[in-house]
Amino acid sequence: MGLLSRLFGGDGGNTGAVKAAPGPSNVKIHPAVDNGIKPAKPGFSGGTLRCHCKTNPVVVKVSDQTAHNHVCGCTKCWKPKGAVFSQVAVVGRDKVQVLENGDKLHVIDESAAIRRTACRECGVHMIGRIEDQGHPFHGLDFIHTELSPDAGWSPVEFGAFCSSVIESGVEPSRMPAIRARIKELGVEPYDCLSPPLMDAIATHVAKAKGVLPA
Ligand SMILES: N[C@@H](CCC(=O)N[C@@H](CS)C(=O)NCC(=O)O)C(=O)O
Ligand SMILES: [Zn+2]
Repeated sequence: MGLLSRLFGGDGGNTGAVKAAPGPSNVKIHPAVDNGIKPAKPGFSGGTLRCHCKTNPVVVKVSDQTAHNHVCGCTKCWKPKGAVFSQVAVVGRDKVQVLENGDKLHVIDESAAIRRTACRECGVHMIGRIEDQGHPFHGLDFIHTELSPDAGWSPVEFGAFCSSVIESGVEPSRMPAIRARIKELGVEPYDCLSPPLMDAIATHVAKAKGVLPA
């Protein structure tokens, strides 16, 4: 993924090493990871996303592998019913195309950095787009690969905004077990984004301020 490599270096995290098998813990994080994190399929180059409407679903074509897939505990990211975390990844915005029923999409919060578009009927978020050209992640769309019937998307690589699940009503005393479960799945729990993404944001800010060469 050219854009991601330029922004963050490396392969965008697409190699998808097999994660540790889940242990006995019964803490639920998200249905896509609760039975173990599945690796990417080598050469996987995208698929389609569908909202939950039984008739006339919104269909979005994604013509690339995703990167930086993660579970996010923030209150803003869409979660399937009953899930404590969202599962969300990024892909270049030029690789994302609404194929069907785009008239059902609406931006849920125009003021957010990530302009999340949801289906008006089922409420599922389809594309989170950064419109601010000065934003460190401009050029990337946020998508939920669980909306795709295709297998092989890049695997969850970390847990983000873990402490934020408390803002959705999770009892704070559950946090050690939640973090332990994320570690047991083979990835690190963070209370913001992963260190590489936080470094990418800080680098962008430093270049914009001129304290690092552009
Ligand atoms: N504690 C806040 C955190 C929200 C937050 O900062 N979310 C992150 C991760 S998705 C973000 O980048 N938000 C930007 C946005 O929503 O536009 C919450 O749970 O609502
Ligand atoms: Zn989030």
